[in-house]
Amino acid sequence: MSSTKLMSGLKTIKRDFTSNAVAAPSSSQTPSTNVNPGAKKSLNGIEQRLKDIQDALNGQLVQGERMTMKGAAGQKRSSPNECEDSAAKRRQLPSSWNDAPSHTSSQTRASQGSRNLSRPSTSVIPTSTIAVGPPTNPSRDKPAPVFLSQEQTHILKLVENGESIFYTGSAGTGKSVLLREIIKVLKKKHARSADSVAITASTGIAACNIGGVTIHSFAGIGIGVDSAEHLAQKVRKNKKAMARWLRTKVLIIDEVSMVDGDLYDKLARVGSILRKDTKPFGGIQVIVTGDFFQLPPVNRDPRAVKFAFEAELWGQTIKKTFNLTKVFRQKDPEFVDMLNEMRFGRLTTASIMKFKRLARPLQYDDGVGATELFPRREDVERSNGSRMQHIKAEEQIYKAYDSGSIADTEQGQKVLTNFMASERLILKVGAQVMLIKNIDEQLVNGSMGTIVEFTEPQNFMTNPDDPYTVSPASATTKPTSASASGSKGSTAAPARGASLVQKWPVVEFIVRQGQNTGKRRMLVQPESWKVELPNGEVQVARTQLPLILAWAMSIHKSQGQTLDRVKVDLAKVFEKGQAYVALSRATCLEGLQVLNFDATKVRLRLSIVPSDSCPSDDEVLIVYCYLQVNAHPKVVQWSKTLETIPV
Ligand SMILES: Nc1ncnc2c1ncn2[C@@H]1O[C@H](COP(=O)(O)OP(=O)(O)OP(=O)(O)O)[C@@H](O)[C@H]1O
Repeated sequence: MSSTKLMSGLKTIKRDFTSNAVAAPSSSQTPSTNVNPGAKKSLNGIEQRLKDIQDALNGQLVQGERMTMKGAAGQKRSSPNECEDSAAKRRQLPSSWNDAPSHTSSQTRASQGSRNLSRPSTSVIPTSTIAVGPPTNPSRDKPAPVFLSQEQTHILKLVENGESIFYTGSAGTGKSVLLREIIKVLKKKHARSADSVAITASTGIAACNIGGVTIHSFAGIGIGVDSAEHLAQKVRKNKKAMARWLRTKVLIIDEVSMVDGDLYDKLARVGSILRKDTKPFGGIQVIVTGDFFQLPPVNRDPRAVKFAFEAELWGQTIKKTFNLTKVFRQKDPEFVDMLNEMRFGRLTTASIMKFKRLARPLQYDDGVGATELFPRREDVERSNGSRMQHIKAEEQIYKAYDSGSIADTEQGQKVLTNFMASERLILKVGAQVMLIKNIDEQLVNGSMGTIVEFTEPQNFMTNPDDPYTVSPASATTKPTSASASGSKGSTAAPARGASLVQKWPVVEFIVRQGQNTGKRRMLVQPESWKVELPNGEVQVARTQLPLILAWAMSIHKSQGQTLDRVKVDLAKVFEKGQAYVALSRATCLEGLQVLNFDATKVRLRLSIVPSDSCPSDDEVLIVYCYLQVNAHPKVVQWSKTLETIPV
């Protein structure tokens, strides 16, 4: 079976787990890519969705009880204290984690709200500018259930059993998918004390992706330069941070490749001191994940870098380390091999030739082109901006609704820049967009499409020949709820007194239908993203349409994405790990265009690497990627010790 070839390529030590093997789902349980008429089967969901839209529309006029932070638009709307007070009552889990314990929905909040005095201009917003309302926690169709692989299931079971583990895997091996399941399972297991599970990551953007906070923020250690003893003293003075350390039973750390080894040791010691338990982290179960072949810890001298796996207390904390080997993102073994060679910094002449052949333009006839990945945000903005300028159509501007308990507005703004959803989203009919939330089996984070119209929900017509159109307005029942302002809402029109014409974009997405692709239309409405502390306090949240312009995207934001059509100009790629991250977003060679693949150039750039650490081989052209691509020799060496789970 070809799947056995789709491996990450790491040399591995095999262990026999048959004695305690977990009953993993058979391959036949793997989710089918066939069309599933998910939209048709949930009229109730559709009705609810329509009601949510109504609430969101009304919520723009009636949001007095919400706390807000200074938005990019520059309006400061409430005091920090107000923020903290209300935030504590607003525990909310990511809407995609539907199995999480129930919580106060923002929809309820909207209906409890009083008139928002802080946004008097709402009723005179031009028709082309729409301020997105507060979170509505829509009950859309559930995303497809994930059937974990045997490897993933095995790790999940160990986590459930309370083991401290580290797992890794090359790009596309399902680390993030597994982490989401781990979080879901742990939240269920510790449902009685929700703040027992601390979800953290080394960087803000990674923390946002999993709905957690940075490890620094969790630990309350500032930048963590002092000794562990001093840091522990500091934490003791911070009641909230102290409580977090004491209450946490499981600590999740994502993107650990960027956690410095010394910092890891300090965290482990701080935990021991505060919890009065000599075990690292004071005995907290630790779940660590990441890919050491991707971005390393920030260090002025890259040769002096100390990885987390080199930390003194790593071995004492992490009892089991695993390497996921089944690559899900790419199905083509040839492409998987090429990427692995790149990951290890050893490209064969054959692979170099193959990469060079990818310079040709991509062929497509559905109007959706490749997304070009750039290292710099300015390039992304320029590229998307010029494509937008060429479209002669009216602009629709959607302004995000931001909120959260964080008192430091500057810090809040910094966190908000890590969200995929932008503060101000400008769209036009004809714009190429990407969905940034999972909606159902077909419409997932990364789905590409084109805007075909802007319409009010009640005017969005389902194509009767297309049973898969996602249409909240196709429900025959009108919403029955009272609007938040007290007036009865019999249609999805704005509340009384509003002169708004609320239009949302209709996007024609390209979707997979078995081996083929098809099209599916969706009326896209606001969704929410948030960063929350283990006690459920939402530090920062944003409600916006789950769309971004997608002719171009930054490599930074593309991390974690799966894209069917990708264009990368390697002449513009200049930072560590970027080439591998960018190229490994593509699902197949047919959908990947690579310009300026010049191995010689890469080698020249690497001339600062000491010659004795550069391997050579007559048969193989070695492109040693110490600084510019990925593979640090220490990581290559260490990766050989990882365990795989026999499948
Ligand atoms: N068990 C699974 N069954 C089917 N598809 C899966 C499974 N696990 C992951 N995938 C799919 O594989 C793709 C890559 O998954 P994911 O993003 O979790 O990988 P990753 O290892 O985190 O990648 P990267 O390091 O590049 O961000 C996604 O499209 C995801 O839906």
